[in-house]
Amino acid sequence: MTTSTAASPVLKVEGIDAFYDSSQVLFGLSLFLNKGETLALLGRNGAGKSTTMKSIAGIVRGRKGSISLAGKEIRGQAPHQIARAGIAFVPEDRQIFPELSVEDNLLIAIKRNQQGGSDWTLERIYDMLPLLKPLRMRLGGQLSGGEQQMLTVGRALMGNPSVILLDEPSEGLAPIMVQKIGELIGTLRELGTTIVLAEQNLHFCLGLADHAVVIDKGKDVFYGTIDELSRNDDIKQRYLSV
Ligand SMILES: Nc1ncnc2c1ncn2[C@@H]1O[C@H](COP(=O)(O)OP(=O)(O)OP(=O)(O)O)[C@@H](O)[C@H]1O
Repeated sequence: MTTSTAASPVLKVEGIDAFYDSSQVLFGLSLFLNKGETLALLGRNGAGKSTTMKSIAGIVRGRKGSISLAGKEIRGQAPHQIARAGIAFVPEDRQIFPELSVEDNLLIAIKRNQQGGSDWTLERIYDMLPLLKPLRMRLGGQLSGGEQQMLTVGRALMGNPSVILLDEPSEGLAPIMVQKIGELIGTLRELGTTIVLAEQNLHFCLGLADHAVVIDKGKDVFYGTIDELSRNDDIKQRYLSV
């Protein structure tokens, strides 16, 4: 990591490792995220983006390093404790409840995460994701991939997280849905939501992210503003598929 950041980032990951059985996939990875900022996590297929997010969310446990949220250490906590502490993870495979309606998928999140009052309501979610409103009684399993992606983001918001981790939200979607997901992230950013956005596609992150971390073979190899990255041909050619 080459650049220092503001004094107290909301999320600070320092020198973590991660293993699947005995195979190591993260090697001393660090990143910083300031409140209200969108951080792009970029890297090729298999670079370690999902593992980084799963490590933050407590799904993959490492042996070293520190992960702190608003100054409190969360590394080693169980996923439900980390979710309760304010981190929402939207996985690549979406994981909505296929047998529940859109509305119940949303309501279940508020029940599970509500800690005395909630800023996000069904009404606000439907205002921001108007596409979901006419589908509110449809079963989750009957939605298209893009609709499911909208639903997972809505569900994450219902827990009023302080940080949202979005794992390749545009993956496998039709261009029109990719555009809608981009607009949604733009709106969330304007609302001051703090986001980590894992992506293979730098182009998708331009105009959406403030800073970027590039990961290669489980290590952070670049940290800077998204504009600095877009001008850095060497890093782009070496580590990104552009
Ligand atoms: N459950 C698992 N068991 C074993 N190895 C895994 C597992 N999940 C990921 N890996 C390996 O860990 C490395 C990092 O994978 P990861 O999914 O974090 O990368 P990624 O950057 O998110 O890639 P993608 O864009 O393909 O999702 C890869 O070598 C991958 O094969």
